[in-house]
Amino acid sequence: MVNGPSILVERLVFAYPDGRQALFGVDFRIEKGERVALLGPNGAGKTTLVLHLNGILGSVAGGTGSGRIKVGGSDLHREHLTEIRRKVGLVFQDPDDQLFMPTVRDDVAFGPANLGLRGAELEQRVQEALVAVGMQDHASIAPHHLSFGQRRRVAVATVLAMRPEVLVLDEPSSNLDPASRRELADILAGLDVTLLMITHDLPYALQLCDRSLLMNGGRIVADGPTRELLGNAGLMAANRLELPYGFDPLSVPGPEHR
Ligand SMILES: Nc1ncnc2c1ncn2[C@@H]1O[C@H](COP(=O)(O)OP(=O)(O)OP(=O)(O)O)[C@@H](O)[C@H]1O
Repeated sequence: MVNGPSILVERLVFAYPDGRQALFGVDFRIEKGERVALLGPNGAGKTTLVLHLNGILGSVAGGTGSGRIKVGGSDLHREHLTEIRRKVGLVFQDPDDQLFMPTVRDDVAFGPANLGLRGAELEQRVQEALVAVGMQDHASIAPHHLSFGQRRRVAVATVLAMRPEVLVLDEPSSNLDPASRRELADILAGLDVTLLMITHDLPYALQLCDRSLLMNGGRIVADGPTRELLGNAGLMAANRLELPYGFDPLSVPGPEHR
């Protein structure tokens, strides 16, 4: 059982090894089960922030930073990294960064097999994750024979197979055709996880996330109901966010009306 918030970030500061500072003191908390969109213009620091949530930047890419991150009740320290990576599932923007095995089944089995699962238990994990994304009939297919939208769903399944508490997605709707975009939204809406989703697709944020964090210049500049943020013309313009022409955020039912 988890006590306290799913994600707690306090005074997070980070500079890349070349000296470029990307985070200037980020603070927020996300409660268990919340669905939160992470918005902001190019270069705002969104990817840098989410890569911290499962320890990728701190441990692999070097750089210097400070602050505190707690995920599912555990402080993010080197000695907890395995546990944290099990709790926070990161779905990268390009599914081909996540799929490298000969079949869909093998890709989805890879993470749980690394955790030591075998036999029927492993197969159950794989099946459960594939069913969650509607790809159970494609288990024996090579990922490169799937469409881009199907590959993205399999990438989500590879992470779900770890049964993460927090699912972090980097631009999940990018490069999807309208039907694939809608299908993925239905899948994401049905998952029982805490969700943090980087997106430039503002209607997608509105559809899936009650709450949004808006980043700019390595800081959180707004945190509130997605509908309010998107309805604030001054805030939107100041942060280079634009809704599709004619789109009225007040006209779309949000996740609370599903
Ligand atoms: N590997 C790196 N080395 C040095 N600086 C980097 C590196 N990756 C990102 N940055 C810089 O860190 C800042 C934040 O970048 P980041 O990719 O986190 O922004 P973002 O909000 O995810 O942008 P986008 O919407 O374009 O994906 C930018 O100034 C970027 O140039």
